[in-house]
Amino acid sequence: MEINTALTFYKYQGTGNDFVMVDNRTDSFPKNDTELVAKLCDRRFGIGADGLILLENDPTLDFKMVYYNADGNEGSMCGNGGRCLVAFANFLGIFSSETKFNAVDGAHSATIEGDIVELKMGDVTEIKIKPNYYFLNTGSPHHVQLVSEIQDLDVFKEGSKLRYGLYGEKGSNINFVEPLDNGAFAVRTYERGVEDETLSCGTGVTAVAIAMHKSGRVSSDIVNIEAQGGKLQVRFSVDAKGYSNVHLKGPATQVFKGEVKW
Ligand SMILES: N[C@@H](CCC[C@H](N)C(=O)O)C(=O)O
Repeated sequence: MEINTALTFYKYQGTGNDFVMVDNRTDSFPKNDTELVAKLCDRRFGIGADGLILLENDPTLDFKMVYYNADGNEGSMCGNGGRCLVAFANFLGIFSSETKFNAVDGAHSATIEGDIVELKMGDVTEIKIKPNYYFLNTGSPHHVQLVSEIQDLDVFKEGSKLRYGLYGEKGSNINFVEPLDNGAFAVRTYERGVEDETLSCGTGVTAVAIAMHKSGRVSSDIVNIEAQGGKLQVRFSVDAKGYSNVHLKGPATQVFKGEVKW
């Protein structure tokens, strides 16, 4: 490993899901260095984050998102990370209010107003309904399970049991959900690739909103979610083919800028 290579980075968070952001339009970041990405995300030996995101040039759209989980491996789509990257691209002056970018699961459009970012997610046409859970892919795979007394749940213990036990090495993200008196849903997520509970998961709350609508627990096409790190809103259109025009909305903010050497 090289010594004294300096990297300028920005730290962003979206409802407590936090990311190291790197402007890699110069293509200088060592993209295959899994160990380095994991170290930068480490909360004791590095900057500390749930993931690292590279903002890159795209041949047709405004920019491209390359997302790594905290374990250093490239992940599937990250909803909160996508929202934070939109805020970062806006900060860099790449667009002013509306944008379209490429990610691992295809093109996403988004808007920003103040610190509120609304991101269009992919359509969902397939939902597995099992006796005590739902499984669907919102850009990343998600298990959705209803629980009671959600704040007392050991999310790490129960989430890791399901992540490995039910889904094997490839795994899935595991979401626990409880309907609240105000019509919203409380959600706690065990994230694959972080291998721990995170304060919020964007593709996870999107999966929860769709699963709760599919199950009839909510009839509105706008669903409010209360994650551990803040509130998010999911809206969609629904017809016989499934869920389309899926949007994830909530705050995404810059926390600090820094330089790290390795
Ligand atoms: N935090 C993310 C989810 C990221 C995807 C995931 N950890 C995986 O690769 O399975 C989000 O906000 O969607």
